[in-house]
Amino acid sequence: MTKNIAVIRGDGIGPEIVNEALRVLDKIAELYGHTFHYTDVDMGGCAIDKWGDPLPQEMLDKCVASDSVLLGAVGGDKWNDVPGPKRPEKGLLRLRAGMGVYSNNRPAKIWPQLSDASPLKKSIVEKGIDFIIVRELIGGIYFGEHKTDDADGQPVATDIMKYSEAEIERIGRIGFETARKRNHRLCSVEKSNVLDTSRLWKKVMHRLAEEYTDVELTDMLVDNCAMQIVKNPAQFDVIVTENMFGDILSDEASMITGSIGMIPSSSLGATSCGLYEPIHGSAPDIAGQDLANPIGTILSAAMMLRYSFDMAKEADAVEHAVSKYLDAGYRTADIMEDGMTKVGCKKCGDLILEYLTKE
Ligand SMILES: NC(=O)C1=CN([C@@H]2O[C@H](COP(=O)(O)OP(=O)(O)OC[C@H]3O[C@@H](n4cnc5c(N)ncnc54)[C@H](O)[C@@H]3O)[C@@H](O)[C@H]2O)C=CC1
Ligand SMILES: CC(C)CC(=O)C(=O)O
Ligand SMILES: [Mg+2]
Repeated sequence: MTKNIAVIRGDGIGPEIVNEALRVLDKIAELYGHTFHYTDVDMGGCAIDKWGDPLPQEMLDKCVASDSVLLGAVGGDKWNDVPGPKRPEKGLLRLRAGMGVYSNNRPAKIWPQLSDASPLKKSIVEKGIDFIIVRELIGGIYFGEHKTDDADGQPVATDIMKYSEAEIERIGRIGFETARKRNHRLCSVEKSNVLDTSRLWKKVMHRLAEEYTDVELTDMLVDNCAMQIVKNPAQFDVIVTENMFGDILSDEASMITGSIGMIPSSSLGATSCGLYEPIHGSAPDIAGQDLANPIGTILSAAMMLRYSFDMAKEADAVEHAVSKYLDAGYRTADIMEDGMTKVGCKKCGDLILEYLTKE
């Protein structure tokens, strides 16, 4: 098969981790007889520096025209004082909206090899951590009006959180469908004791539950959910939630599996053209030092193979290579433990390539 992949390296550790994921894709192409064409796309701080815009229209066009997009991460201190609409992160938001990828799938699954890397007590980890956060990605407060006015001599800032019934329904359906393919348990997370958007969210989820009678729907307030993820993560199968809550909860959920550097994500909309990115940011504190864990990005490439290219065997091969690498005791700094062998980003990529075989 021939596929065109738009590649966004971005800022900070982005170029380092994307480089390792591309090497893995190249080896998959070689082993399975595929051709992957890569088109470089500038987005984020590097695009601001080069084009004065975090995502010029022609860059977005390249992504929309591709078969899928692989992204590292964007942002960094250098662009912190850039006005809101021109920030690196705004480029990412425009990309997600421009691609129409409303459904962001963020797994929180602990690899058995990393059970001691979790900051949770053994007794909690032993019960299992294997759930998915289905996050609405192109609505809510990240996409509402943002402004800072001058009111009686002092700045007053406003960010609007807005959701239509249709936006909630389409992500709600993904939540139910995802639960249907797993253990039939869906937890809808909101803040309906305070927010109108959450009350509408809850109403829509319960209307959908009448159609998905094989799925058990529960409701949870987001503050309680943040606590329950640490107290008893085994209770969760699929969580469905709005954009900002999903952003925050998925960082928390990643950490109980050992490191945010391990977690991939897929973002899909109405077509098979998806956006694949690790859930973390550009990690400026470790950028350029060969310290980053590239596994979240490598596993994002595996998700691309599985969900956008219908290449399940190839995706399995990548995941098995990661597993063999962990079995052999190699660890980047973020998941380093006594008795393991410490490696950098590039060496991690080298070793995963060595373990990657046709299955
Ligand atoms: N999708 C994206 O492009 C995202 C971009 N950002 C941006 O990234 C920049 C940094 O944000 P932070 O809040 O520091 O979040 P971050 O996720 O970049 O980093 C948080 C912590 O996790 C560590 N970390 C992250 N990824 C890692 C990896 N692969 N291997 C090892 N350690 C890793 C970092 O070193 C840091 O200590 C900001 O400009 C932010 O806006 C943040 C989140 C998502
Ligand atoms: C716009 C992004 C920086 C939001 C984010 O943190 C994420 O999607 O994980
Ligand atoms: Mg985030």
